[in-house]
Amino acid sequence: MLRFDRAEARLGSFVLRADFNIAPGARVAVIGPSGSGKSTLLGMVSGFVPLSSGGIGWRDRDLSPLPPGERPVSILFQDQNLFPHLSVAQNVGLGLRPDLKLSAAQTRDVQAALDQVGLSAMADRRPAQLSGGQQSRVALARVALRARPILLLDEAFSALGPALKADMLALLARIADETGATVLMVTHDPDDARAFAPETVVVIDGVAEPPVPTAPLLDDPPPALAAYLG
Ligand SMILES: Nc1ncnc2c1ncn2[C@@H]1O[C@H](COP(=O)(O)OP(=O)(O)OP(=O)(O)O)[C@@H](O)[C@H]1O
Repeated sequence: MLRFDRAEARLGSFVLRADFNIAPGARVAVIGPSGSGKSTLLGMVSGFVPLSSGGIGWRDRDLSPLPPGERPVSILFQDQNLFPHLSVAQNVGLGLRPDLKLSAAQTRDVQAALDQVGLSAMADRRPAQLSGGQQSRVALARVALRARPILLLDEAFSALGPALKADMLALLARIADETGATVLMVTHDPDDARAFAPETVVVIDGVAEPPVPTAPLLDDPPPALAAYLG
């Protein structure tokens, strides 16, 4: 269980509150107007946004005192966090060891992860020699290899065209299935939420609401969400 226990974060004059649980292995979309606090919610979980009060827990652990690097979390941003001077294989290998001193078995695991996303033939390329979709696959391979229990995506695929985005969401679903990850995905596209996430957290007016089933929410949104969805 991922627990937001009266969690509150303050950024200048902005305050975000969250008080709900997310089941292990759940796939949850996070939607809401620009500036409503979606990234802040993910930041509470990753540890990049400190809590001003309340707590965040995962299983029987209190995450609040842990620095970001010690939390059971992987994050994917829109820029895919790839290092331009490293090869595709090295970028994936970073998921296992930041110093890239990989054992033979770990090197095989990197190859297997690249295979899983259909990029084994491009292992020696630099990220700049890949298309946007291929770069997303590299980032997903790294996430698959890290196999952290909580996966956070902050508009990770929003720059991709619809067909490519659908491919990435399917690949993400497969990886989440295989690793059993609990996924929180910030998106501005309600179709992403429908395609990937059975539940959705709405963030509006400084409050992250408890997750509700996605399809009924989007079929009949409350007025504030309807105004945003247009
Ligand atoms: N470091 C900061 N200091 C002060 N205010 C901040 C800081 N970072 C973000 N904010 C404010 O906090 C609010 C929430 O920001 P956040 O990035 O979480 O929104 P968001 O819903 O992810 O927006 P978007 O959809 O535009 O990415 C915004 O009003 C923003 O201006």
